[in-house]
Amino acid sequence: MESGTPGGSGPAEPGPRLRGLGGALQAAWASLLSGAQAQAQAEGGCCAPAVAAVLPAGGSGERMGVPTPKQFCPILERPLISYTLQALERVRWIKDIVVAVTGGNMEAMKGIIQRYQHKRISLVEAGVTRHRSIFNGLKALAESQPNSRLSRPEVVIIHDAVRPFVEEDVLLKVVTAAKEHGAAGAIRPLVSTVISPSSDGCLDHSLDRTKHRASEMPQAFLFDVIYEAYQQCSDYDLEFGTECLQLALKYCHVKAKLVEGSPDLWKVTYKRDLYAAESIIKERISQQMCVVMDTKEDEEHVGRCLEEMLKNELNHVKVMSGRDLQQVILEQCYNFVCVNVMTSDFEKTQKLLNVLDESNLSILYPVVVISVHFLDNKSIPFGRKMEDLMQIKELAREVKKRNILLCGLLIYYPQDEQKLQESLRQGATIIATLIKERDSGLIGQLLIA
Ligand SMILES: Nc1ccn([C@@H]2O[C@H](COP(=O)(O)OP(=O)(O)OP(=O)(O)O)[C@@H](O)[C@H]2O)c(=O)n1
Ligand SMILES: O=C(CO)[C@H](O)[C@H](O)COP(=O)(O)O
Repeated sequence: MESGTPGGSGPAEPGPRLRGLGGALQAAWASLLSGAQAQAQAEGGCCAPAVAAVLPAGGSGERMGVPTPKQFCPILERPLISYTLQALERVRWIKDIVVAVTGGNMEAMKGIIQRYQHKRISLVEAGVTRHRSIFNGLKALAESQPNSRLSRPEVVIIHDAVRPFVEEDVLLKVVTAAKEHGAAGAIRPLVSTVISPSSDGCLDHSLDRTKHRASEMPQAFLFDVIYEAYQQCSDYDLEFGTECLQLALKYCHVKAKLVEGSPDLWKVTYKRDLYAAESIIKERISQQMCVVMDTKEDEEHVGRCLEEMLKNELNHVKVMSGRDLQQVILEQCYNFVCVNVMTSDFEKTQKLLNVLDESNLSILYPVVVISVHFLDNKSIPFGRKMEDLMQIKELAREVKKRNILLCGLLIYYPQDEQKLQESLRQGATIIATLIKERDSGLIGQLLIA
């Protein structure tokens, strides 16, 4: 499927994502196209209905209990909202992304857009409640100004800026359903039972959990439906309402289609949610690693053994040859192991760092590079080897500025094959831990296996 249509989104992203839509979803998208549009697409012309997204990001995050509003809290040194923007902008059929932020955070938001190279973003002033922020975003789409790049879409997605793990498949499902039903939203099964207390603080009644669902985001609407609902709705709704689907029902009599969402759609609300989000991101970017090594015979044996051990350590991890580094980088691999069997200098590691530098790979995620060296006590005396390897500290300090986390690993290389296997196993465990943990405290350290 071509880029610019659903399923044709940008380069591979870490984590579970849509790599080409399944038949059912493709069919769903085909049905989304009106007859005239489908014909135009068949003739190679315009394809899908215009879809835009509105992201409310004007809250103060009281429940998080930290001074920084949660959408700007860093995860792996990047603000949370940048992950959400990345998730939406990689879906190329979303034409415009309107973000509502407070006046006080406008400049900070512009800085984030610039630093992380976000595209197709327009900013509007947030309101004092979530509904008012969303309304401001919708107004910007409805009343396009002469110098604005925005235009009124056919379908609009509403998604909280603090739900970073939204995937293309659920976006497509809600957009498709909104086109058919006027409104649609993601739901999840309830985790806890909902009860109703009486005024004396005692249980009045409890709801049957099987009959209720938690309403999550994303939601999607025919633009005219949700805009009309916001224009009609009362001040009370704008002040205290929490559910956009309810506005469509109450003011436009549109019954939203409910779509089952994934557990990752939850809203970052409390501090613990930031830790959970960080763990998910770390897990996603630790899925594959590239082992860079020469093919010289003497290096190959030990390198291949290490590679095998790594495959054991990191289940489901793709170990790739470093021969085609550019390709590996294109595939967005964020973990590199540079194997130096015969040397104690950083020439090969430095070459790798140069390639990474040119690629801009580390703009969005910290890239882990582990420079592996071997100690056989024969070719170079231990003291001199250590002296050479201590240069890693300086090198690591330099590349940290570019979000590359460099560590050194010295693996004992005895003549005895069994002992060699043991130290390689230990080396593989250390490498796996460094990749999974991405602990910046270990940057520039020389670990020994
Ligand atoms: N006046 C507001 C309030 C909230 N939001 C946004 O709506 C989304 C979901 O709201 P919520 O989780 O309640 O965020 P906060 O209001 O920031 O959190 P809290 O209720 O804990 O203060 C967030 O992206 C938040 O930034 C907004 O755009 N404008
Ligand atoms: O899940 C949602 C359903 O629309 C909203 O994100 C949620 O209701 C927002 O409410 P609040 O701002 O009170 O957390």
